[in-house]
Amino acid sequence: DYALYKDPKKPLNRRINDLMKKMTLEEKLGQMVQIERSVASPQVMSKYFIGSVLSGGGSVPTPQATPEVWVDMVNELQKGSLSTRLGIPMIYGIDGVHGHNNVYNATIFPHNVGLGATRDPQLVKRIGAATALEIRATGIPYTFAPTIAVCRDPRWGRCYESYSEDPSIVRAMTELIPGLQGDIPPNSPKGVPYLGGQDKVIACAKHYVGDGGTTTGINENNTIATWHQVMSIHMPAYFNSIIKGVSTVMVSYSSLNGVKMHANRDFVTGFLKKNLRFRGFVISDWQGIDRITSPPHANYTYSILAGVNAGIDMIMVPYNYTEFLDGLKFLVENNFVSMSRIDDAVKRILREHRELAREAVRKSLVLLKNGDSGHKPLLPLDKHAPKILVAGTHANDIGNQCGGWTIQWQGQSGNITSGTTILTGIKKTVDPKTEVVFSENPESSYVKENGFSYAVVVVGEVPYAETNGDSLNLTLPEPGPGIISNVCGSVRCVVVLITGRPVVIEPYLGQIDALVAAWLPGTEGQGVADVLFGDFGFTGRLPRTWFKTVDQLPMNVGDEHYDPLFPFGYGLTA
Ligand SMILES: OC[C@@H]1[C@@H](O)[C@H](O)[C@@H](O)c2nc(-c3ccccc3)cn21
Repeated sequence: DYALYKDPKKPLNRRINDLMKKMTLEEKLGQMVQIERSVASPQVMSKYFIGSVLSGGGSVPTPQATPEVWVDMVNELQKGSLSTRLGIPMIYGIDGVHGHNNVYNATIFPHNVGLGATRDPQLVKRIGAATALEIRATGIPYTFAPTIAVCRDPRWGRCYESYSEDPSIVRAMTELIPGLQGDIPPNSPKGVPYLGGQDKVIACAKHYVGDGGTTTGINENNTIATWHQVMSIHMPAYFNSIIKGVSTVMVSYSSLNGVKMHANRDFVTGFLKKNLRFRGFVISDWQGIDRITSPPHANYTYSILAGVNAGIDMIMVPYNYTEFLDGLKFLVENNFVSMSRIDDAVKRILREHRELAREAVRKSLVLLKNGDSGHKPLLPLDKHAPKILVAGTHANDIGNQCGGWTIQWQGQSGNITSGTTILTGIKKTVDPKTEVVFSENPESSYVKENGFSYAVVVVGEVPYAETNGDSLNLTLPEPGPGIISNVCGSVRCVVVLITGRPVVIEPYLGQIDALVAAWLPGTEGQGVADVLFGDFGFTGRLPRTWFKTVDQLPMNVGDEHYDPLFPFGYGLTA
C-alpha cells in the first residue's frame, strides 16, 4: 500500500514529516545508534531498528574479503533494516583514512601529511573521487573522512592524519569532500548536506574541534586554546567543509579548555548547529560518550545524557547497543532528554534537502513593480532599518503559504506543519537591532503613528483545491484589499501576493511601491525573505499572463487581443 514517505515525487519535507509521525519512540531511538559489524545481524537490525553499522579499524567480513563478500555482507544487514515495519534503510560507515584502507587490494593513497606536502587540492579531490568509487564498490555509502585536524605538535600519534600545521592548507584540502560526495550543482545552495550519485559517498569532517591541538600532542587529551586560536587554527576548515556540503561531522575525543567535546553543547549545538547552521548529522567517535567520564563508562547514563543533550545525533556505541537504547529511553521517558532533541537528531539522520525547497521559493518569485517614475525603488529592503511593519493574513501562516493539497486535500490556514513563515524568515534576515512589528490587519492610524521605515504586506488567497478554487471574479479576498489600503496608504510598502494564480490587483497598484508574486511558496518562507532583502536577486518570470480585469479572460500570450497588466514572461530585477 502507498506510503507518502517512500514517494520520491513528494516534497522532501513532507516525506520526512510523514515518516516522523509514523515512527514509535523505539524506532526513533534506533536511528541514533551505530553498531559495529561484529555485533550486527539482520535480526539485530530489525529488532532494534538500528540506524547505522560501521567497520572499525581492521573489521572485515573475512580476511582479504573481495568486494563481492563486502557487498553481500552489507546487503544482508540492509535486508534486516528493510524488513522492519517502516523499512528505513541503514547507513554503513567505514574509515577512508587514505583510500579504502580496510579492504584488501584497495588503493592506498599517501597519508594526509604527504598530501599536504603536494599543496595540490585538486589532486586531493581526485583522490576523494577514487576513494568514493572503491568504497561504493563494496556497497558502502559513508566514510569517516576527511580528518581536518590541524596538528600543532608532531608528538601526536595521529599527526600524519593531519594535512598540515597551517590551517590554510587544511582548509584547501577540504576539496576531498566534493571528491567523495560530488560537486554541489552550480546555483545550488551552499551549506547543505549533499550526495551526488551512486559512485559517491557521504563524508565526515572530523574530529570536531581542536583534536590536533592537545597538550604535548597527547591523544584524546586537552586542547588549551583562546577563542581566537580555536577560530583561527582549528575551526576554519569546518567553515569550508560545511560550505562544500559535508554531510556529517564527528566529535573529537579531546577536550577544549577542560570541557569534553562529546559533552560540549556550546560548540556542538550552539556554534556548529546554530551559528554555522550545519544541517547534516553529528556522530560521536567510538565509545566517545563513554569517555566523557574518567574512567570511561563510569556513569553511562550521564554519558548518554551529556552526549545527546550536547547535540550528538548518532552514537557510535558500538557494542552494547541495548545498554545505550535502554539508557536513552529512560532519559526521554523521564524528561531528561526532550523529544524535540530526539526529533532533531532523527530528522538530521533522515534529512533530505529543505534547502532545495528554499532555493525553489527564491527562484519562483516574480517582481512586478519596484517604484515608478515618481518613486525610487523600495527593493531590496534595508536590513538595517530601525523599525519595520509586517502585515497581512499570509505573513505568519504556514497553511496559507502552502495552499491546497497540504496535509489535507483542501489545505488549511494555520500552523498545520513544520516550516518557516515569511514573518519568521524576515526576522531571521534583518539586523538583530531592527524592530520587526507584526500586525495582521492594522488600522491606518496605527501605521501612520508608529514610525515604520517601510511595511511588508503579505496577503492572498486562502487554501483551496479543485472545485473549491473555481472563481469568476478572481478578486483578492478580503481583508487583503483593506490591509493594502490601510498600510500602503500610510507608509512605503511591498506587497507579497500568496496566490495560486493572477488575481485582480490593478485597482491597488497606484498605492503599492513594490509588488511581488510569490505564488504558493510552501514551508520554506525563508526563501521569500532571502530575495526581498537582496541576499538573492529576483530571477522569476511570469509563467502566466496577468490580466487587468476578468472580463478580458481567457487571455493568453499569442492571442490576437492581448492587453495584459503584466505580460507572460514579465519580471523585473531589483
Ligand atoms: O574507526 C572509527 C573511529 C574513527 O573514525 C575515528 O577517527 C577514530 O578516532 C577512532 N578510534 C576508534 C577506536 C579507538 C580505540 C579503540 C577502538 C576504536 C575508532 N575510531
